[in-house]
Amino acid sequence: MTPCPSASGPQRCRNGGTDIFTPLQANKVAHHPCYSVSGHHHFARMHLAVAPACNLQCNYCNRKYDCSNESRPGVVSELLTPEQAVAKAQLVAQAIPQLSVIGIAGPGDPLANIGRTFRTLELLRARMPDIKLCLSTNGLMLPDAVDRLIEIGVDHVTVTLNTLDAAIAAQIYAWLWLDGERYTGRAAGEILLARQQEGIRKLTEKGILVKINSVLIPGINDTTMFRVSRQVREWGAFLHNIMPLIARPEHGTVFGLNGQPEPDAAALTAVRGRCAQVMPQMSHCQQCRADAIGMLGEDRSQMFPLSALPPRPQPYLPLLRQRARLHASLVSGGESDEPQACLVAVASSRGDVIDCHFGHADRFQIYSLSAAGVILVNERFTPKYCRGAGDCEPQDSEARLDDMLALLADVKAVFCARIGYAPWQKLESGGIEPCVEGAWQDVSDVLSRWWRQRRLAGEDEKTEKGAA
Ligand SMILES: C[S@@+](CC[C@H](N)C(=O)[O-])C[C@H]1O[C@@H](n2cnc3c(N)ncnc32)[C@H](O)[C@@H]1O
Ligand code: SF4
Ligand code: SF4
Repeated sequence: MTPCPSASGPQRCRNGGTDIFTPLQANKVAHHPCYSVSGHHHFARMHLAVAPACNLQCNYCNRKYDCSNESRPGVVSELLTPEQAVAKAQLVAQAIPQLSVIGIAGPGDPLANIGRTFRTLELLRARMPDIKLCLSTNGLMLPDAVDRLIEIGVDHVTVTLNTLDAAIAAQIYAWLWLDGERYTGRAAGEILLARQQEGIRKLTEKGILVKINSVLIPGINDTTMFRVSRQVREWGAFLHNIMPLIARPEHGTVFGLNGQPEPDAAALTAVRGRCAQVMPQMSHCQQCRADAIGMLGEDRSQMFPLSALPPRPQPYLPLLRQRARLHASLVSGGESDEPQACLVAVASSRGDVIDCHFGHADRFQIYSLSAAGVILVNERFTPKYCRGAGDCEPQDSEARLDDMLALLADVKAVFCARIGYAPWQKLESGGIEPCVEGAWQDVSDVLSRWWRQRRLAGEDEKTEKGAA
């Protein structure tokens, strides 16, 4: 288990000690530009603007399009269809190989546009199997969406939660829509808070990383933010991002037009400092546009207009392999010149123990083995090779096996708990070693052992060649 590498503040205290992540969760945090200090120096993010509608009206939000010079949440230049979004993501992955995370953050609410959002996530998962997926929502529809998000393999969810109090909520939200009914005032607040709580708890119980966004609104929710921080930690969120309210008259929001003050830097720092006593705080959020692209602190969204999309996307697998090498060098502090350095794949459900049958694995963890050590690079998703006894059409499974082999073509070995005869042979004939000796053992112990043997074998080979 690994200590929390998040931005600032104390480690969360669970299990009577420092906060802990599974290796997989730690990797997801470390490689997310928004979640870790090291991540935001190395990795880039992209927001796909596929979700125009919203089911809630916040008094600080006005979703205005066609405003390329403005960088604030909810602003986008071009709305995308799911198909355009995925084509754009592939183009960006080619131009910015540090891209590690793709998220949907509006310009409205992703879960108020459920069809467009899930179609986009499903296409991304199928066509870009190594990308981490995330989503930012007001939480109103979250309880209904959790199972589907998990099934697709969404890694991180951000929920905006500004208060725990329905009376305060009534000052922040004008209305919400749920099941064809419009609610206002305290009734709206009560519905929203109950559904946010249910959604957050469902996600954290299933091991999904949840970040909480809160907009700091002086005179409305500033004195109660500590309670929010403490409560969301209890619900299992791992990071709190308290963002300053943006409220200018020219944005046309209720708060902007009513002269609601924005917090100054000192007030924001003071609230974050207090909340950091109970919950890790994010302090480098850029309050990005809903179509932001690039490393944090830069926005290259204007370089990728729809008009720049190629008629057909480039094949992604060569790009995936190139990105794996780059990401391995980023996480291990430079490219290795050792001849034995390599990538391997592991089938593990939680990332700590080798416990998956090759045929049942729907994702593989990719590790880099080099003098820098055994380092988790990322995950690659795949349709399962074996879908149960009723689905063993030889032709179909043969095609799935070929796809898996293509996905794993750049690894030297695959570690799993068990593997059938056909995939074993296929892997071997593709130059990939199937390894089941480490079944039910600790991933890093097994990989370290295998890596030592590989190095020794390499040295023996060198000596033999020298002698000859
Ligand atoms: C545009 S929203 C999209 C996602 C989703 N609809 C939500 O509200 O979480 C992204 C984030 O920007 C925040 N935001 C929107 N307008 C803002 C403003 N005027 N000042 C500060 N934060 C704002 C939202 O609260 C949310 O945390
Ligand atoms: S929920 Fe999000 S998109 Fe909807 S009004 Fe609020 S900030 Fe804007
Ligand atoms: S808005 Fe904040 S959390 Fe979202 S991508 Fe930008 S920096 Fe990251």
